[in-house]
Amino acid sequence: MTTKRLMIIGYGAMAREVHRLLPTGLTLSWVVVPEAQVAATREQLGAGVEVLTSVAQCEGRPDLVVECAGQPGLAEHGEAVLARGLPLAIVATGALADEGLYGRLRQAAEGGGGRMLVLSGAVAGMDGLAAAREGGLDSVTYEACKAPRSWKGSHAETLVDLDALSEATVFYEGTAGEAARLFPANANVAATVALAGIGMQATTVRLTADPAATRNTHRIHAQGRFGEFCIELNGRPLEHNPKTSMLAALSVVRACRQALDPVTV
Ligand SMILES: NC(=O)C1=CN([C@@H]2O[C@H](COP(=O)(O)OP(=O)(O)OC[C@H]3O[C@@H](n4cnc5c(N)ncnc54)[C@H](OP(=O)(O)O)[C@@H]3O)[C@@H](O)[C@H]2O)C=CC1
Ligand SMILES: O=C([O-])CC(=O)C(=O)O
Repeated sequence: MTTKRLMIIGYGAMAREVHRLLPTGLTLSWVVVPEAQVAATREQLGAGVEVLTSVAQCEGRPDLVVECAGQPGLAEHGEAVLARGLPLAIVATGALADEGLYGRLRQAAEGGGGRMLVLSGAVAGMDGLAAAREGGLDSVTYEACKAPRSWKGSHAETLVDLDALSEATVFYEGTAGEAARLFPANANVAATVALAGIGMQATTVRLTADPAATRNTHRIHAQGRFGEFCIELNGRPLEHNPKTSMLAALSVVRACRQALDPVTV
């Protein structure tokens, strides 16, 4: 079997987990990181992986590019990947709440022949939701609940005293578009649900911090001509970043496997 070559944009908690679990047949050949991380990442990855700060520096042709760099990383590098005609799997889906960026990425893909794959990330059921949309959806609600430590360093800190909570507290209600923008490391799923369903403005989002929570809980409730569905997913957080669910990293690994396998499930 010929080995295919992967580029990862960003090399944080999720990317490391993806690297650890890469399927046989796909080799990590390039990573794109901020300038300040180049030396440490080179030391960590050794000579087999080229550490770059831009997609333009890559002289080869990756078979797949995955973005694990957060919303600023997708905004910085997405167009270059798509304009080069490469497949780009993304998890920082909340960046697509910015209509201007969304339009530029679409244009780059159309012009260059690339393809952007919006991964299901930390949730499940996006296939069913997107299928349900074809028949017409009346309402979609997304609720996320995480431990206070998972909301640390986010906009939540300006809305609620995370250290003082003694019970589950809803600290934010709004639209998916606003949630994705206000919580760029925590509410990408809101945008994913919106993209699969009824859009950034019509999707209602509720965010909760619960001192008793040990998992990242995601609940999606959708109603439409197809009927109704309710999904609850209790994801284990990544050891090195409690904001991020392990399933999000696993959805990237799945995309890597799909790039190798002639049968897509
Ligand atoms: N769709 C989904 O279900 C989910 C999506 N996510 C998204 O995935 C992202 C990554 O998660 P995780 O790995 O846990 O987060 P981390 O913060 O651990 O890693 C992100 C890494 O990307 C780096 N980075 C930032 N900007 C750029 C850039 N312009 N180019 C290259 N690298 C960059 C960061 O550097 P620095 O630290 O210097 O900023 C950091 O090293 C989250 O920020 C979130 O947006 C996360 C969970 C679920
Ligand atoms: O990983 C999660 O549980 C969800 C998350 O951070 C996001 O939606 O950005």
